[in-house]
Amino acid sequence: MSSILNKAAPALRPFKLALIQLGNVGADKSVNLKHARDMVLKAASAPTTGSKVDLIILPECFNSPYGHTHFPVYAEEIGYKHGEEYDVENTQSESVKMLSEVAKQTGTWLIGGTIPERCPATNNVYNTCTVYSPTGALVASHRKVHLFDIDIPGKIKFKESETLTAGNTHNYFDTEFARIGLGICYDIRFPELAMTSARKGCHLLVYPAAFNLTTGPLHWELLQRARAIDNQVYFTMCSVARDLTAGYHAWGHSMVVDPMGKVIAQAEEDEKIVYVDIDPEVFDYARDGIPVTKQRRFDVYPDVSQGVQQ
Ligand SMILES: NC(=O)CC(=O)C(=O)O
Repeated sequence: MSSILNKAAPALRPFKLALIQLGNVGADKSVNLKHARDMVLKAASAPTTGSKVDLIILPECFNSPYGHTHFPVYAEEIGYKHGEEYDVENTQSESVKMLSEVAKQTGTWLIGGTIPERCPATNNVYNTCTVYSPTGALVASHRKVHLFDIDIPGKIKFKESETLTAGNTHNYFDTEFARIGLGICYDIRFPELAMTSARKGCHLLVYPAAFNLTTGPLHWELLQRARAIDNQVYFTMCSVARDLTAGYHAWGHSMVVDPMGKVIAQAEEDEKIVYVDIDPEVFDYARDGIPVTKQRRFDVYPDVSQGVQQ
């Protein structure tokens, strides 16, 4: 596979995406993988409206429980380097193998949520999103850049950096219908990452995610609508379903927001597949009507997307 970096973005075309708000993510990785695979097959075979699904999205941490003690235990070696040929048939990673096979079987693009990834050279563990083409090729990955380290007294304390290392690259990939930028959950709180994706021509930003019952009600929708409006792009976060028996209580509410900031689809808290048709006319309508993309003042403030590491 040749590198997509510095290529012109493809034109945005109409396409259908499916978000899988996956439920029953428990301690048994093989059960989690089987369930995720079954749901990808279901998402591909049962769209609620007419056309075929083009892109399927899984949530953050779909093969393991979410928590810093779990990441090293569930971590797998992937070894993919952005833009380089990757031998998916001989991968060590059972999750990558499953995701590649099911993308090929369904003939859809697949954003494989996130899995804990171990780098064999350093032993570092990352929270990593991998992306597959309809032929099953692993074409892109993103390591969570901003680790979720928060402490809201009496509410929630979480420290990914206890066991995870932060990624240090910005990532996007091209399909035949759109350029798609990647981020993971807490990355949404740092507008520069989304802004960089938009400046590099992305039409849709996809962040597998898992907010919680403290931050979710206040910030989940607001942040997605903000990033969508800031950048006049489609924005989506795909979460696991809520499980009050788990150590981490996810907010759920997997959502898609259009470039005008309108929520066009949303799950509640239970397991669900959400189908959405992406309409290029809304993208153009936002950018033509409110032409901020042509009115920036880089003589007054810098363009943060310049010189970004990919
Ligand atoms: N889980 C996260 O990475 C982020 C989150 O829950 C929040 O920002 O809130």
